[in-house]
Amino acid sequence: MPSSAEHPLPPLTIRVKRLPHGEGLPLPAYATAGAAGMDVVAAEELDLMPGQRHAVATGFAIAIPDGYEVQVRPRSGLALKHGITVPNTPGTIDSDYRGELKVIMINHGDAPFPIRRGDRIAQLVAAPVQRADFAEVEDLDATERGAGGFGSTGV
Ligand SMILES: O=c1ccn([C@H]2C[C@H](O)[C@@H](COP(=O)(O)OP(=O)(O)OP(=O)(O)O)O2)c(=O)[nH]1
Repeated sequence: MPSSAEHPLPPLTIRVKRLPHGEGLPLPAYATAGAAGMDVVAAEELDLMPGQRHAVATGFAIAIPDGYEVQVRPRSGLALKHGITVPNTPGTIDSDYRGELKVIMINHGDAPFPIRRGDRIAQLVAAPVQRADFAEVEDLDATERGAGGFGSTGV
């Protein structure tokens, strides 16, 4: 098994454009050699009130290569300690999106949560996208599961 420092796949290069309000902030980066997600920091300040949602500015825009996406995921520490999460997780950044990347955050906790410029608020995971076509048919092949779902196999 390769160690995490010898990742088997070459890195994907994503072009990034810093926006004026992103000046001076670190770009998304992996915290450890084996981290799946790049920590992304806030480019604005607010106190997120209990129950409040906000699309937090990151101060940059990206151009993802065709065939890939970037997923916006919560940080488990913020979720566990403060109830702060990403309601649309995994947020989808399309390869043709050129606007500012924003992190939608919600406060499920019971106290206001301060977001300060430079705070690590979420993580970004780059992933390949399998596109699909639908082929319309009259009948689908039979399976053991059939139409059973939503707990049909028991607890
Ligand atoms: O957490 C997110 C989710 C999305 N986006 C941006 C990038 C994405 O490419 C675009 C559209 O996202 P999505 O397809 O999820 O939004 P939609 O509600 O379907 O809107 P649209 O009609 O613009 O596609 O918004 C973000 O910056 N952060």
